[in-house]
Amino acid sequence: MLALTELTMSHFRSHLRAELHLDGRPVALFGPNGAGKTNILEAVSLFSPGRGLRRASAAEMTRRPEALGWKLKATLQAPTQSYEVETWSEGGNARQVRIDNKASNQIALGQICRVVWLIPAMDRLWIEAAEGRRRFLDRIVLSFDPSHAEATLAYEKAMRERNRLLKDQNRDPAWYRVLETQMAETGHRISAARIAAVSLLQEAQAAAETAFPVAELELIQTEGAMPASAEDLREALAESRFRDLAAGRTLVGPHRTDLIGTYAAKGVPARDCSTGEQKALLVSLILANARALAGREGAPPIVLLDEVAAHLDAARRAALYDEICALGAQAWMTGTEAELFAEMGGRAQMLEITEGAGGSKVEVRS
Ligand SMILES: Nc1ncnc2c1ncn2[C@@H]1O[C@H](COP(=O)(O)OP(=O)(O)OP(=O)(O)O)[C@@H](O)[C@H]1O
Repeated sequence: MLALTELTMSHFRSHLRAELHLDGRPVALFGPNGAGKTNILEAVSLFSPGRGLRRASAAEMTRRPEALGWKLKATLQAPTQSYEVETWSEGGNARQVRIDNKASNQIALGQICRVVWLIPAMDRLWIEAAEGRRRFLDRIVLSFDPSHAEATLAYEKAMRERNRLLKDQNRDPAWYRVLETQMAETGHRISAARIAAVSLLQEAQAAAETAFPVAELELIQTEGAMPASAEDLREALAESRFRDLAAGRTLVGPHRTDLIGTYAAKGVPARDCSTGEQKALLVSLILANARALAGREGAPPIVLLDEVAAHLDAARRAALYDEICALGAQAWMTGTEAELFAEMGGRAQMLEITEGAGGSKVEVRS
């Protein structure tokens, strides 16, 4: 099992101070709009590497008007042991991590705690720009390999520097070579990790009995093909210099990859599916991500489902709950009404979130 069993939030968004005692069951958070439900999911997402599910800065998450900084503390029950994990930010500075009272870092956190999520901001994932789909996929890759973040940061840094040379119309090959070698190494790692993640998702979807439609996935380049090795990528970057000088930016590499989804049974591209079908395809991928992780890590990840219940019909909702329970995942789900979780019966811990004078309030309902 992988679950938070205690969660304390201090000065985190609308929560002045909240202590949640969790028993390992899925958690259903219900209450009116703006009560602070998503803020709790965001807090849980910060027990994995990165900026959390809203991609907010550390400063944005500090409770206003005090703006002193925030702190989250949790007991993490992992398959073989439990950890005391703390993460916080002071004065708007980058967030810190402490594991079992020792200073630590986000990659170490990613190794002990895996968190995956589905949020309303992803609803237009299949329709909007490729960047969102790359980010979605990279988040999945990161759940398999926390060091993926290092590769993407290093690649982006080198690319930014190369783009600056291109904009300045610098034509000296010596300046480009070092950057292109770095981009080739990290870019190839990124691309290989994405290919591996896509095949893990495909396998997990194929192996599972699920009520959700299979999303067939394909990685494409918005132009040309992705070079197959680091050396090929290095050569392609060198060859592309003149073209890139004219464009003022780098035109080849994993930043030009797109993730194409298809509703397999219908053969319809995800972007042409109905709103509900698009959502169902995303649920399918999140469940596949969770199943693949469960197979590899011995426990499913923590799964955050923000406002998912309200978008599914009753049959799909019941199927989702059954699948989460069969997986044994601590899913954190939000909805405005307790009735949205009726099909969970006693299988979920019900927490009611309300907005009081001093901020959000959390009460255990069952
Ligand atoms: N830094 C902050 N300090 C204080 N309050 C904040 C901060 N950031 C957000 N809030 C407040 O948190 C509330 C939003 O909380 P949240 O998004 O968790 O709501 P929710 O319960 O998920 O609502 P909905 O059902 O509408 O999605 C808003 O009232 C917002 O003003």
